[in-house]
Amino acid sequence: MLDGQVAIVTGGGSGIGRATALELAGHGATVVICGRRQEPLDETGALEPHGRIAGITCDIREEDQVDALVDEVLARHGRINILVNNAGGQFLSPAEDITPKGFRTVVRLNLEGTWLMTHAVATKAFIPSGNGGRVVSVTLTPHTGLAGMAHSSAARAGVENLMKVLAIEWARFGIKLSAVAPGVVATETFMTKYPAAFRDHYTESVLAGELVTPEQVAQTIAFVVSPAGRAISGSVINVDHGHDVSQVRYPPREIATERGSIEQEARRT
Ligand SMILES: CCCCC/C=C/C(=O)SCCNC(=O)CCNC(=O)[C@H](O)C(C)(C)COP(=O)(O)OP(=O)(O)OC[C@H]1O[C@@H](n2cnc3c(N)ncnc32)[C@H](O)[C@@H]1OP(=O)(O)O
Ligand SMILES: NC(=O)C1=CN([C@@H]2O[C@H](COP(=O)(O)OP(=O)(O)OC[C@H]3O[C@@H](n4cnc5c(N)ncnc54)[C@H](OP(=O)(O)O)[C@@H]3O)[C@@H](O)[C@H]2O)C=CC1
Repeated sequence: MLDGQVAIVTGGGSGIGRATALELAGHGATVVICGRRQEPLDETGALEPHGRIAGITCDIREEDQVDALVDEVLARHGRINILVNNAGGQFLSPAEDITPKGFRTVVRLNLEGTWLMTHAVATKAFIPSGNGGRVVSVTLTPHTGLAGMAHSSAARAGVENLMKVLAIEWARFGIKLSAVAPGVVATETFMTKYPAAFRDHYTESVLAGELVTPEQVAQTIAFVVSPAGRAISGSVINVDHGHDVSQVRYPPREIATERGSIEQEARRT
């Protein structure tokens, strides 16, 4: 499906980024992954049997490192067809405790880093090639606002709108941009680094009774960048078992009947 395509996946050393790199490589793409540390990148590369994944260290917040990464990929492969902006993250905190530096840190990583990568790949590769390209940025649901993550919710809303406006401006270059918004994903970071009470609450109470897997997010991204996804641009695609419409199981325990449903209203004559 992706034979001959060259992709960059940021944050490819772990979690969703690793699953995405493996998925794209499994469909024939040559994939360059980046992150701040070399070791996890090498671990991802070692999981791919055909040598299609290579890691280059890059901090997406640093303009010079982003430029150097894109230049290196072009020097090695001569083209870039796909960019997956996956690197990101935040710390859980009540909004009133987020310091200006903390807010800036999260916005800089998730929004500015995504902008730097997208702008560099578009101006150095997609536009000069005349062939356009595909960009998918990983954001998050619920879009109604995620309590405890004011900084990240704001940054991801910015990323989703950025994808939309660039989908308009860069349609003339054949560049398609979208966001894929996962719900709660059972990655190692989420399962081991987030506070146990937060993790357990979501694991037990999500609408579908199960968390999203990194592979499910990766398969959706692969579909969007595949020939079958050619008409997708300016979209936000949730991969969240319905987390965007409800963050709790239905029906709530307090009003559930013995059949696990809600009471039917008596007919009035
Ligand atoms: C219901 C839906 C759930 C959705 C759940 C989503 C889960 C995920 O997204 S999991 C996968 C993402 N991965 C991560 O979130 C990685 C873990 N997070 C981090 O590495 C950091 O939080 C980071 C994203 C902010 C990056 O850190 P870094 O750039 O290395 O920055 P510093 O650690 O130096 O911190 C700078 C600055 O930020 C403030 N700060 C950082 N951590 C905290 C904290 N735990 N509590 C409060 N404030 C924090 C703080 O201002 C730091 O400055 P200093 O105080 O001077 O250190
Ligand atoms: N897990 C979840 O429930 C959800 C996750 N998401 C989002 O999906 C994305 C991936 O999440 P997940 O796989 O769980 O998280 P991980 O923590 O496993 O992955 C984050 C990756 O990003 C890399 N990274 C972090 N900062 C930078 C940076 N400045 N420059 C380059 N790379 C960086 C990290 O590598 P290194 O440390 O080596 O730089 C790491 O490989 C994130 O944006 C996350 O917020 C969205 C919804 C839910």
